[in-house]
Formats: sequence, structure tokens, C-alpha cells
Amino acid sequence: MPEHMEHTESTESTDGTATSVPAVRVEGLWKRFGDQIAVAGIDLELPAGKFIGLVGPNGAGKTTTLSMVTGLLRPDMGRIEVGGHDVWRDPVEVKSRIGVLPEGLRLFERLSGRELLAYTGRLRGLPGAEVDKRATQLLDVLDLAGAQHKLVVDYSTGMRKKIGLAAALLHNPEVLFLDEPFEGVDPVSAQTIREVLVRYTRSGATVVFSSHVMELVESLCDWVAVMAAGRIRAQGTLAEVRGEAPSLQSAFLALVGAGGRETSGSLDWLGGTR
Ligand SMILES: Nc1ncnc2c1ncn2[C@@H]1O[C@H](COP(=O)(O)OP(=O)(O)OP(=O)(O)O)[C@@H](O)[C@H]1O
Repeated sequence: MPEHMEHTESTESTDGTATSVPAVRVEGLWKRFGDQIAVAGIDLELPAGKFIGLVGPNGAGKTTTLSMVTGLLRPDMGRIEVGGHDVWRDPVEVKSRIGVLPEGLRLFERLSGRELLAYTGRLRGLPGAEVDKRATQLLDVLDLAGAQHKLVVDYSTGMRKKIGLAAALLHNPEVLFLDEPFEGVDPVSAQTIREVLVRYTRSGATVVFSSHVMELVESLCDWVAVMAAGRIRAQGTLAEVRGEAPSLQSAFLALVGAGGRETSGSLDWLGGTR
């Protein structure tokens, strides 16, 4: 693993007390695709140094939000800051501070895993020897050392996620954004990814990841934002969002209004005698 710098930044407020700059601040963010409003004017303030889960049902707007926050998709309206820097006015500054594992990750398929990391490191402006050192450690920790000379096109889904994660971590970003990092990943690889991410947040870095898997979010995250139909339904610490509910899953179902869909009258042809 790369050695981490202390990532959390703080500024002096007018009364002289130190206030930490949020990892991400979003104000009035909108995105529409034709008639479909994917993100309907959301506000978010994600604290630095936390493990943050963005949860919501299919089509809630999570990927669209993460794409706008990471500078991959231009918002129709709204303002986004990462570490106090405006994503759309100061994109180079922001991109040097973030790592991204996007959904449907596209990688350079004809490079080996090792070559992909070497290329990514040089694009990030790191010296060759440093890239080599970091790549060797990441490949080792993520259990990809044996496959480092294999072409990425021949990697499995889980291996692709892991090499994508390695590429996103190589420059030691302040904030790491992961869209469904555990989807299609076996339990052993998932555990490896978890360990790497937990270690990374302990250095003061921030992880923001989207997921549908509430148990995972509940066990990993200290801060949660719940999204449904393009809006933020709740945001806060895990305890605040869970409230009186017995689990994050039941709080989530109540928040997104998915508590009691009646299926007994329909699908009556499914199962039984044929
Ligand atoms: N490029 C696009 N063109 C048209 N509609 C889009 C596009 N991208 C997203 N949408 C629509 O915007 C809405 C939000 O989609 P988004 O992918 O952000 O949701 P999500 O929360 O990430 O869902 P999932 O959990 O299923 O990945 C959906 O209704 C989707 O159909």
C-alpha cells in the first residue's frame, strides 16, 4: 500500500475555531435526461475522513450523482465542491485529489494489469520508480500479483474491480468514489477490498461508495445518504439514519416507501401446478 499523507484538511473559521472542510459539498444539483429527472435538486454535505455509503433503489440517481460529483457528467444546475474546490471550475485540481472506480468500468483491455498501473501512474505524474513500488504493493495486497502479466481483457469481473481499485488508489487520493465496488465480487475478494478501504480511511481519507446491499453499508459505513427518485431522503451518521428502526434495511424500506408492495394478487401463474 502507498504510505498515506494525513488527508483531512481544516480551515480557521471567523471565530477562530478550526472547522474541517467537507470532503464533498453539493448544492441544488439537477440532471435531466429528456423527460426523466434523474437528480432533482439535491444538497449533500459529506464529512471528510469517513466511510460513506450512498444507497438507493434501482434508478434512484446514484450513478448520475457520482458521475457529476467526479466531473464525468455535466450537471444541468448546481454546485459541487470536493475538498473545497469547485469540480466544474477547477477540474484539474479536483481530479488530482480524487480516485474513481466508475460503474461499468472501461479499462485498457490490451494492457496487462501491471502495464495498466504503470500507465495510470505516469498519467498521474508519478515518477516511474514510485509507480513500480506502489503497483507492486497494490498488486500484492489485492492478490493480483499472480495475474499481473495477464491482459486485462482476460480478467474476471472481480479481478477487473480490483485492478480498477488499484488504479484509483495509485496516486493516494483524498477522496475515493466507488460505484458498486462489491458487485460481482466473490466473498474473498470482497473481504480484501474491505480491508484495503478500511485501512485507507484510517489515514483520514474519505471513501464514498454506492450500494444496494444494506448489510454491507451497515457494517462498513459510519455515514450514510439515502437517495430515491432523484432526491435525498436522509443523510447523517448511520445511527441518525437508522433512527428507531431495528436495521438499516428496515429504515431504508421506510424511507424509500417500499414497505408493502402487494404481490399476492398478481403472479398467480408463477409456481404451483403446471
Ligand atoms: N444517459 C442516460 N440517458 C437517459 N436516462 C438516463 C441516463 N442515465 C441515467 N438515466 C436515468 O436516470 C435515472 C437514474 O439513473 P441512475 O443510473 O443514476 O440510477 P442508480 O441509482 O445508479 O440506479 P442503479 O442502482 O440501478 O444503478 C434512471 O431513471 C435512468 O433510467
